[in-house]
Amino acid sequence: MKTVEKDLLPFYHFAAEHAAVGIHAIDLKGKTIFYNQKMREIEGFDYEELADRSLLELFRFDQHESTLLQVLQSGKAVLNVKQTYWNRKGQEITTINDTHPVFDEKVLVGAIELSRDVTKLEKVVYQPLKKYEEPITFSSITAISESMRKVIQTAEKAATLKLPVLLVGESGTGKELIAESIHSASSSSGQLFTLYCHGTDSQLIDRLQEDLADTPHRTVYCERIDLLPLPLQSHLLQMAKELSNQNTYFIASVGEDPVELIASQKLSKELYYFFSAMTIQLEPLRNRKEDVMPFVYDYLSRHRMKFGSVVRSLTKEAEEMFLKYDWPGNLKELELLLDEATSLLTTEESLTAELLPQHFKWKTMNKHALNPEDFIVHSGKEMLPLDDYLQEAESYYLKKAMDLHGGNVTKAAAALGMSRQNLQYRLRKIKKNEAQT
Ligand SMILES: Nc1ncnc2c1ncn2[C@@H]1O[C@H](COP(=O)(O)OP(=O)(O)OP(=O)(O)O)[C@@H](O)[C@H]1O
Repeated sequence: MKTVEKDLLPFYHFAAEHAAVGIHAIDLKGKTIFYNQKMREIEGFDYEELADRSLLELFRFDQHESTLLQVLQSGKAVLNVKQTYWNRKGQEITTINDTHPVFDEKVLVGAIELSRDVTKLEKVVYQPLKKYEEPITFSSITAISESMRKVIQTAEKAATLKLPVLLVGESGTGKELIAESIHSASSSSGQLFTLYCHGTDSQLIDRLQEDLADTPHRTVYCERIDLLPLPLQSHLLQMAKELSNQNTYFIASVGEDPVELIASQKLSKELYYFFSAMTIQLEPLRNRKEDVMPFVYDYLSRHRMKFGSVVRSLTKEAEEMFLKYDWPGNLKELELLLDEATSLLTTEESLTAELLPQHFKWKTMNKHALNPEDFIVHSGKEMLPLDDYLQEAESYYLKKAMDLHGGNVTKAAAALGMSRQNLQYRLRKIKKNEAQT
């Protein structure tokens, strides 16, 4: 390498590590060779885990893997692919990805993926089928499970008493829907304003106050106050205190347990006290699977009304997949999946497993497969005995090597630097161990 270029290396490295886009690069064998800070943020890794970065990178195979490998094989770029998914912290993420082959003097040396995080923008643009023209009321909400029925009862009480409400629940559990229903039940004439607290814009609260000025009766729903920087939380509290005596009804939401949020200094205690006159906890969908199928049938009936389709049911196999899956993105993820699956329907009366998107089939098939993060060791996580850990790691790595080489033992063995017989022996051992557990 020329000296000038070599001198620039630390700068290139710094720029890539601190870039505002997520960067993930793999070499010709499909092994991760670069995975920057923004990508870790997008995928929801904590800083304490970064100490194990080399380990993480060794095992880094995720939803970007398939596009990277596809590009590695074709040598052609795949541009502008939009993906919405729920990262390991359960945060909803939407990215737009460009994946390029990388050449060194015309020789392919790997592939690189650049991910732009457009989650905030998506929040503003997203208009699911649920939000069709009519106003949302408690009857729009699927609530078959015991816990959701309790939520509705408490929310109805809050609407009657017009007490400030704090909605607590993971992303996509229906907090906004409940807030809209409380608003509909509490006032027939007022207007609902939503303050999306996803930004750091210091003018956010002042602008809301200006918007409110011309509306005499109003409800303000402050979505995810835990995402607001602390100084803006004090500003919001000040405004809420002033306006709550002037025909303004306040509702707020947080994404996690408020007590933990206060302890980790993400939520101001005073703001919490203001909203917590009534706290309503929404369970994640994985803890109330009774709501899955009623939601699906409600969705299908809306689909028939809106698009004139004839879809009425799910096949047994598709239903089993829906009930088996944990839905980290809750009802929003389910709704997005149904948007995707039903967009392919023409004259089908039944949604079959074949019509479900490939990424979903893959996730339900690999429900018990290990993830890269399962290999990270950190405080608060129970440690495995060394032998068990190494066994898990070996099994994970060998299976990945086989996947990467399309199940070809000879090629996988060559990539792993071992003999074909040795790999076969180890794979047989893994199978036997799995059969015994
Ligand atoms: N119980 C439910 N019945 C019907 N639809 C629901 C229910 N819960 C959620 N949904 C649908 O799921 C989507 C996400 O819900 P919503 O926006 O209310 O979630 P949220 O908890 O506010 O999420 P976030 O914290 O990400 O803002 C909405 O489009 C809504 O239509």
